[in-house]
Amino acid sequence: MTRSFMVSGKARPRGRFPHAKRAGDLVYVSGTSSRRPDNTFVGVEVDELGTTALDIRAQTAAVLDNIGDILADVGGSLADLVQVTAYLVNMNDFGGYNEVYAGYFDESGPTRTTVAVHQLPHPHLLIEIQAVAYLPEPPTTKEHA
Ligand SMILES: N/C(=C\C=C\C(=O)O)C(=O)O
Repeated sequence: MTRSFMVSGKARPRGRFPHAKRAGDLVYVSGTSSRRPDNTFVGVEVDELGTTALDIRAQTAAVLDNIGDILADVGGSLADLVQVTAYLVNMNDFGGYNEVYAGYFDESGPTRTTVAVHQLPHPHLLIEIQAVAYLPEPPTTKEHA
């Protein structure tokens, strides 16, 4: 049996898909960005001239925090992650991303794959992460006759 999760208080998915989906003991988290519930982004500053400053460190932290919030709604946390795929638009951001990532996980954390992609769903996004958590379902209690 599967179960989909739409998490209140988080940015709404920009399409018809859930924040997360449980399939047995695994919980799959949809690709997540640094987007806030009001559709602004952490790690993005635009001045009055339109000059845009994008911060990979701030975006990475916000993405991981957003995934942590989604997992909390399903009854888990970042500590339950077993696999992470990170999508960067520029591998020059790898250092900053990797540095922040190391503040969240060490070698006992999830397996990880990092790739560069041509674009993400908004031009201000530098990073999006998709993840899988191992969260065993609590045993169902059976009533005895
Ligand atoms: N996961 C997708 C987009 C996520 C965007 C966001 O969190 O801001 C998708 O379109 O598949």
